[in-house]
Amino acid sequence: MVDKAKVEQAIRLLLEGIGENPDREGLKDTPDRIARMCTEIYGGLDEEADQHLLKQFQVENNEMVLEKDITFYSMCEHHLMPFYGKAHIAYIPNGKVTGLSKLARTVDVYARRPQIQERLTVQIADALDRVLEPKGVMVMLEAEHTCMTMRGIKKPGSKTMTVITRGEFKNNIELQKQFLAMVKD
Ligand SMILES: Nc1nc2c(ncn2[C@@H]2O[C@H](COP(=O)(O)OP(=O)(O)OP(=O)(O)O)[C@@H](O)[C@H]2O)c(=O)[nH]1
Ligand SMILES: [Zn+2]
Repeated sequence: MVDKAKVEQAIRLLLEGIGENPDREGLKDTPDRIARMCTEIYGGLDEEADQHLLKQFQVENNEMVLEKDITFYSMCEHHLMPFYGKAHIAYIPNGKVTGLSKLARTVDVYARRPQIQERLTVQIADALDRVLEPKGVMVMLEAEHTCMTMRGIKKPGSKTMTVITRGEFKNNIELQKQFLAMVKD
């Protein structure tokens, strides 16, 4: 649960710290705005994806399901700057599938936390594995980290790719190729 009073206090101090006047017209509501924003962008801290993924349907056809180009925004935990991009999620069902929107909800739950991209990728794969008990899972994230593009090393256009494979995807190169071909199309 975000402690709004604490966040407001912190932002006031931050503004003072950078030599600004937190009481000037343009900044006087900023601590409140940021506190409200924090409940949105860090709202995933109070949630797990399980509740969403439990919306399930029985199936007889256990062919791969792929949801691609799921846009996400997260905050890098080292600099508290945004990283954002696309998530691609595939799984091979084992008698049950979840609602399609629930895959995107899963991404949001774990993206709306202070994160590193590697952990975000693992948490998405873990949630699918845990709740759907599928035959296999593959998750790929591609993102731009603003801590690498607008500050520091400043490499605009650079992208970070992370991949996790579980179950049948783990050692099956053909399945992995199929995933990559479908993501590329
Ligand atoms: N592995 C990983 N590293 C990340 C992620 N987001 C940011 N980083 C890196 O975290 C590192 C933090 O490095 P530090 O040396 O502690 O911080 P810094 O002095 O601000 O480093 P620079 O970014 O190189 O200026 C940097 O190399 C970032 O690029 C992420 O999602 N995964
Ligand atoms: Zn960063």
